[in-house]
Amino acid sequence: MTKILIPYYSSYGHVFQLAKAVEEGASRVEGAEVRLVKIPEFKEVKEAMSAQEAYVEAQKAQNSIQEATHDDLVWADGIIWGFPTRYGNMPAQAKQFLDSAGGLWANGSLEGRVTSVFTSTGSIHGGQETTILTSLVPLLHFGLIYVGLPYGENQEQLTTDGIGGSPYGVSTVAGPDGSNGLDERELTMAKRLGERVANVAAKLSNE
Ligand SMILES: Cc1cc2nc3c(=O)[nH]c(=O)nc-3n(C[C@H](O)[C@H](O)[C@H](O)COP(=O)(O)O)c2cc1C
Repeated sequence: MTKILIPYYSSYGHVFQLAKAVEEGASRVEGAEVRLVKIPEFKEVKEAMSAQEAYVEAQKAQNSIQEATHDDLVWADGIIWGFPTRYGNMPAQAKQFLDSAGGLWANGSLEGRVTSVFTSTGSIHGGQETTILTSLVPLLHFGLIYVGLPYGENQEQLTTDGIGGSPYGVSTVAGPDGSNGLDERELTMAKRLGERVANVAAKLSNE
């Protein structure tokens, strides 16, 4: 059994859509057990956004998803994170989740596990690559091994269209007002990423 965890945070649902596609891809791998979990929201944000319809609706759609715990991280052979960009970095909710996992860092509990990141931005140059690359910094401190999204099997990246996807990972452009839907090519790459991480995790965990 190869255990794949997909912890994500999503205010308006774009990263959630990508997370479900990653889950579908990882589930294709024989013997994979896949767990999709949401990184806990801050109480202050929940309160501040309670009148914003787009946020409230997107949260409702995620009601059935369990909240991520540090025990989930220990359970997993592979961890595929979903982080919408905040000023070109991961959201504070995700950073808080990692910062409070210092015990796992100290014990080396996650060392040698496989990881990857998918993301979403408001605008095309808003920080997809920076969000993924800056996320690598804390993830490497935990001893995680990063798996990217190679061109060979992801030819959709070779385009000048305004879609996400790079050698660093899967992404989407939500639009400045969040109204963009996901492009089929982004979802295809998200499925491939899930499958790739599950395959690498299966090999590294010798199962
Ligand atoms: C505080 C804050 C900072 C943001 N910073 C950026 C940014 O640097 N670049 C960008 O393109 N979008 C930025 N955005 C837009 C979000 O990345 C966008 O809403 C998100 O990718 C949509 O994903 P979701 O639907 O999963 O929440 C920011 C949004 C917020 C609330």
